[in-house]
Amino acid sequence: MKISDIATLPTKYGIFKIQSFKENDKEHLAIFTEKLPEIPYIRIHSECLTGDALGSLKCDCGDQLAFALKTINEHGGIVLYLRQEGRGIGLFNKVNAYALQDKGLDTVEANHQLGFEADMRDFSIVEKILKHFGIKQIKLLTNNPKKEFAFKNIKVVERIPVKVEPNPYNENYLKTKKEKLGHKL
Ligand SMILES: Nc1nc2c(ncn2[C@@H]2O[C@H](COP(=O)(O)OP(=O)(O)OP(=O)(O)O)[C@@H](O)[C@H]2O)c(=O)[nH]1
Ligand SMILES: [Zn+2]
Repeated sequence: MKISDIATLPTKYGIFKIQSFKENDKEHLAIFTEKLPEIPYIRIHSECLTGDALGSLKCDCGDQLAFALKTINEHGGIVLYLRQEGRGIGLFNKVNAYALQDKGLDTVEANHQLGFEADMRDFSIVEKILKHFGIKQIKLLTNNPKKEFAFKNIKVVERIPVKVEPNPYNENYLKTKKEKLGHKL
């Protein structure tokens, strides 16, 4: 893993520090507060270009990212922005999955139709980055209970739900997340 220098990133949510972690040609990002509490708030956010940057209403990613940056600015912690677009299938395949969803498949069925598992993400980089920060215990911002138990050397002492308002375009997506992927919504 290659580690960049630390830079300052002023945002509309607050002034953060950023640092990049590069592994297997993937350039991940840690966005963190100057002061890190003993047990920091951590958001492990998987890239969603459509939701994070384009304001897509098909998912809840953009609002979740905003909620995380706001909360972490207040309480102290880190947003880990992981470059695993489309739950690990990549942007090109996610667009094909969206095209299948236009035809009535849900988010899980669309992945399967394309020959992928529902969730192809790899969170192993998280332990390496948190180790670099000397962090062993975290308060995790997530609705996904599986993430609480995904780490060997990190203790999740609290799960903080990431609350976002649903809209008519992501209603079915959120329903599928709850029913098929186990999210607490
Ligand atoms: N393949 C695919 N990926 C999607 C779709 N919608 C969103 N994503 C990706 O899903 C990832 C976000 O995962 P989520 O299921 O929202 O959340 P999570 O990380 O499991 O759980 P939270 O911590 O509660 O957000 C991002 O990488 C998005 O690009 C979709 O319809 N198909
Ligand atoms: Zn999204």
